[in-house]
Amino acid sequence: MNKGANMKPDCHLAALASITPNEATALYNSEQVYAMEQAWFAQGHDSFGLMQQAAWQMAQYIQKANEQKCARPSASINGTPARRHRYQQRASIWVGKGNNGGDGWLIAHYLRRMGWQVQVVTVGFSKDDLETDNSIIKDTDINSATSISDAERAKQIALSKGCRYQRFEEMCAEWNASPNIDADADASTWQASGCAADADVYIDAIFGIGLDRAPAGIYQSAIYRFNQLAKCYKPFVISVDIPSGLVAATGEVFAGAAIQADMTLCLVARKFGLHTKDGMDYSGQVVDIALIPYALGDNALKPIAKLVTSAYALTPRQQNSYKGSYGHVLIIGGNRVDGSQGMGGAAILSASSAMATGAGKITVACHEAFHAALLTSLPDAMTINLHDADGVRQLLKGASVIAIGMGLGRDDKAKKLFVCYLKAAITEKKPIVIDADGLYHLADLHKEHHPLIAALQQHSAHHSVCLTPHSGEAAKLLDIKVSQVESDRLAAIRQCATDYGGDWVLKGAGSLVLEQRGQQAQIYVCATGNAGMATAGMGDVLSGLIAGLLAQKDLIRESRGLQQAVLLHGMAGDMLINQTNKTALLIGQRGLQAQDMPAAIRHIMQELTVSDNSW
Ligand SMILES: NC(=O)C1=CN([C@@H]2O[C@H](COP(=O)(O)OP(=O)(O)OC[C@H]3O[C@@H](n4cnc5c(N)ncnc54)[C@H](O)[C@@H]3O)[C@@H](O)[C@H]2O)[C@@H](O)CC1
Ligand SMILES: Nc1ncnc2c1ncn2[C@@H]1O[C@H](COP(=O)(O)OP(=O)(O)O)[C@@H](O)[C@H]1O
Repeated sequence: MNKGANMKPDCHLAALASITPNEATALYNSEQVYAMEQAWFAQGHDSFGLMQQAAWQMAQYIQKANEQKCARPSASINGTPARRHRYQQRASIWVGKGNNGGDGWLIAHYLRRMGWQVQVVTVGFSKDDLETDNSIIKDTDINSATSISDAERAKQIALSKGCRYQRFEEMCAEWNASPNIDADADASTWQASGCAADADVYIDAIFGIGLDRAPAGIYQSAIYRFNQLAKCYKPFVISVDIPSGLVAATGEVFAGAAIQADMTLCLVARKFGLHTKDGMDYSGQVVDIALIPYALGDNALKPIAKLVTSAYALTPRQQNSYKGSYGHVLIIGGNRVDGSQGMGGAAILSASSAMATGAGKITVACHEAFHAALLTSLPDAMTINLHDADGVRQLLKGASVIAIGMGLGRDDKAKKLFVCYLKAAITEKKPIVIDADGLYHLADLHKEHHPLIAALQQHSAHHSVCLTPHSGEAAKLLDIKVSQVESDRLAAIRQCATDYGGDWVLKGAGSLVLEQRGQQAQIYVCATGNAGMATAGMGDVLSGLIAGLLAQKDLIRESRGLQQAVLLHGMAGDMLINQTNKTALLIGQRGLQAQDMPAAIRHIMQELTVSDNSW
C-alpha cells in the first residue's frame, strides 16, 4: 500500500480551508541541516544535549501518537482491538551506527523509562560494538566523556540501563533466513527469533541524513525485512528524521530500498526530499520536532525550496464587467500530421480547462479536421485554422495570453509554425505558456543557437513566460538524460530557467515550480496532486489552466501566477479522487481522466472565491 499517498486528502482540505495561504514551509538539504547544527554548537551548545533533547521529544511524541492511534475504533487486528488493552506498549527500534542510530538508542532508553517494552535491532554492529564499556557506563562518566561520539554515548546509556537488543545479522543467521533479500523468510520465524515483530510501533533509526550511497548488503536486507515485517504485523511505523534509504537532497530512493513510514519525525529543519519524488510515497505524515532556532537571525540559511499547500483566495468579479474584462486565451496546438489521427484532444482539453478558470474568451488555433469536434464539446470556443499563419498572427494581436505546443506536432512544418507564432507573441509583448511539442521545438532552437531563445529570455524579463516540462521534456531541453533530471530535479529546473528564462514547472509527484522575482528565483514544491493524474492529457489541462488564470487581470498577481496554477491543478485532481458526496459517481485514482478536470477546476475556483466581506 502506498502510505504516503494516504496523506493527500488532508492536504487538499487544508488547502481549501484557508483564505490566505498558510506560510510556506522552508525546505533544506542535508548540508544545510549540518551547517545549522554546527552554528548551534559554535554558540556553545552541546551536541549530545541536542541528541538527548531530540530523542526525549520524539519519545514523548511516539507515546502520544500511539495512544491516539490505539484510541481510534479502527485500530484492530483481525477485528480484535487487542492493542488498546495491552498492559505494556511495545516498540521495535532498528538502529544503525550513525547519529540517527544514536537517536534510536536514546528513544529506546526513554521509552523504557516511560514503561514501554522495548527491543532494539542493531544493523551493522559487531558483537564487540555491543559490549558495555564499564569505564563509561555511569551517567556521570558519560556526561563528562569527550572522546566518544554522541552515537556511542547514546548506545552505552541504553545498554547500561539494560536495554534488550538483537543483532540483525544474528537473527538472520540463527533462523537460517539468509540476509540475501531474495530469501523469503516467514515473518513468524522472526518473532520466534526474539525480534519483537509484533510490536505496536516500529521505529526506523537505521540511516538519517548521512546516507551517501545506496544501502547494500546487510543494510539493504534490513530495510527489506523491516518493510516485510511491517506489512505482515501492521505496526505503526515511525522514521526518525527521514525514512532510511531516502535521500534528503533529492527525494530519491536508491533501488527501492527505503523504509515505508507512516510518520516521519523530522528533526531540526524540514528536508526537501520528504516532499518530492519518492519522498511522497515513503515519508507518511511529516511532523516537525523543533530543536534549534535555525530560521532566526541574520545568518539564517536560505531554503532550497518552499513547500506550498494552500492557494491564494480569489476575488469576486465586479458586477459591471463583460467578457472582455476577463481576457482572451489563444490556444495553439491540436495538429494533424498528414495520414495520422492527430492530437486534437490536447487543444480541446487545454481550452476546456482555460474556460473552467473563468477566462472571458477562448480561441483555438487547431487543425481544421478538429473544428467540428471542438465545437461539439466546447461550443463556447472560437476556432481558427492552425495553418492559417496570417489569420492566427492577426488574431494573436488581440489575445491576452497564448498557450502553444499542446499536440502541435514535431515535424518540420509544425516547427515552422512554432517559430512563427512564438516570434509574433514576443513582438506583440504577450504572456506565453509553452508546453509539450512547443518545448520540443524550443530545445531544438536552443541547440541551433537560434536568436529566438535570447528574444524569449529578454521577453520573460518583462512579461509572463511559463514553461511546463515533465522530466522527459526537461531532459530534452537540457540535452541530458532523463535519469539525470530525475536524480536532481532541483538542479534541472534551475538550469532550465538559466538557459531559457521565464517561470517553470517541472511536473511530477511533488511538482517543482520556479518563479523569477527580479534577480531572485524562488522554488516551490506543490503538495497537491495525486498519482491518478498520471494519465494522458493532464499536462494539457495544466497549460490551459495557467493561461486561463494569466488572462484574468482582475485577479491579484499572486493568484494568477504559476504556483497558484499548479496548486489548483493538483487540488482539482485531489478533489476528484476524494469526493464524499455519496450521490455522485465516485472517481478514484484509477480511471481519473483529464476530461474530468475542467468541472473540478470550476468547483475549486468557486471554493477559493471569497465574498467581499470575508476579506
Ligand atoms: N548529533 C546531533 O547533533 C544530532 C543528530 N541528529 C541525528 O543525526 C542524524 C545524522 O547523523 P549522521 O551524520 O551520523 O548520519 P546517519 O545516522 O545517517 O549515518 C551516517 C553513517 O552511515 C554511513 N552510511 C551512509 N550511507 C550508507 C550506506 N548506504 N550503507 C552503509 N553505511 C552508510 C556513513 O558513512 C556514516 O558513517 C540525523 O538524521 C539525526 O537523526 C539529531 O539527533 C539532531 C542532533
Ligand atoms: N503521481 C503524481 N502526483 C502528482 N501529480 C501528478 C502525478 N502524475 C502526474 N501528475 C501531474 O499530471 C500532469 C501530467 O502532465 P504530462 O505528463 O505533461 O501529461 P500529458 O503530456 O499527457 O498532458 C502534471 O501536471 C503532473 O504534475
